[in-house]
Amino acid sequence: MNEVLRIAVQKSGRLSEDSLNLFKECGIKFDNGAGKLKATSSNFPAEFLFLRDDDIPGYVEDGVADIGIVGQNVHVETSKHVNEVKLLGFSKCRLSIAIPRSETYGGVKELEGKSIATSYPVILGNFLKENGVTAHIHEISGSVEIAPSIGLAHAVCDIVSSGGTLLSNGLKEVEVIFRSEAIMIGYPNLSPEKQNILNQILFRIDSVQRAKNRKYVVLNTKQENIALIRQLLPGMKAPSILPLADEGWVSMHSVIEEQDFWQNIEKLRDAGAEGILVLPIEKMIF
Ligand SMILES: Nc1ncnc2c1ncn2[C@@H]1O[C@H](COP(=O)(O)OP(=O)(O)OP(=O)(O)O)[C@@H](O)[C@H]1O
Ligand SMILES: O=P(O)(O)OC[C@H]1O[C@H](OP(=O)(O)OP(=O)(O)O)[C@H](O)[C@@H]1O
Ligand SMILES: [Mg+2]
Repeated sequence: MNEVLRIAVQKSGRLSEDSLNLFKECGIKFDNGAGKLKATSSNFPAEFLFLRDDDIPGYVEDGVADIGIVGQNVHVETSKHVNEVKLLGFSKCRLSIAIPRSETYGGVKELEGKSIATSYPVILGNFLKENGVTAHIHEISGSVEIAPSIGLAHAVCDIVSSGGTLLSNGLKEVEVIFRSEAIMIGYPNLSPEKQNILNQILFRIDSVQRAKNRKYVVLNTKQENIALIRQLLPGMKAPSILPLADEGWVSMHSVIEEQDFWQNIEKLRDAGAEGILVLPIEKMIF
């Protein structure tokens, strides 16, 4: 039988775009047109399910989906029996406790006896327990930041990224209780065929991610500068050196970490590098 890997991604929200791009950058084609809840790839043995993020860990635990992408916050909150396959580095945010801006805050003990509105009762409950605080957790499923202003709770515990939502609701962040990014989770008992398909995807993701952090650098210099410039281009391997039509001049090519490039740019110019080109790399296969 020809096995297909079932992949659960968020239908629409903060994870959707980066999740879909991850697979598209891996060359996996599929149609995710508006209103579509399921799509089969035209060039890879994969099928996509477009779901509410909260439901994804349950589907993966049951094996209805083979892998899924959720925030670590949802993975930990739902506490389903799934494998943690890979951290993905996008949708970074934190789960924080916030109180009205006008109030003072002297530490976690001040939450004793208070009510806190949240969509994350498990993570919040663990935090309060670890800190020996007893508070009333008021579970609501969305628009949590409104709770203090309508008298529903004293404080909130919700996702924060820029802090803009807290600010526009008159709240201030007082405790960061969890840091999160997107994670790929997987069904623990995949068949060997499905594991093989997943391995192919992971190999492609690694190639794409590796390429994202690196640049292809091309520069021209006089032959006598080669040794000095080589020290400033800590590439994967020795740089390629090609002669130019002008006598005594060469072109040097290397792959370097973007961070190293910015640190070394001035030194490269001082060492005699000219016409420096920095090019993006789409994929890097080892
Ligand atoms: N402002 C943000 N910046 C970065 N990441 C975020 C932000 N808000 C949420 N996230 C992350 O993205 C995940 C999905 O957020 P989103 O707001 O789309 O969820 P949702 O409203 O519960 O969606 P759904 O309709 O699928 O249930 C969160 O669980 C969190 O991990
Ligand atoms: O700190 P900020 O950058 O303001 O981001 C935090 C907000 O982002 C998320 O909501 P989102 O905007 O995704 O809407 P939602 O509540 O409908 O999920 C989250 O629930 C916070 O409310
Ligand atoms: Mg949700």
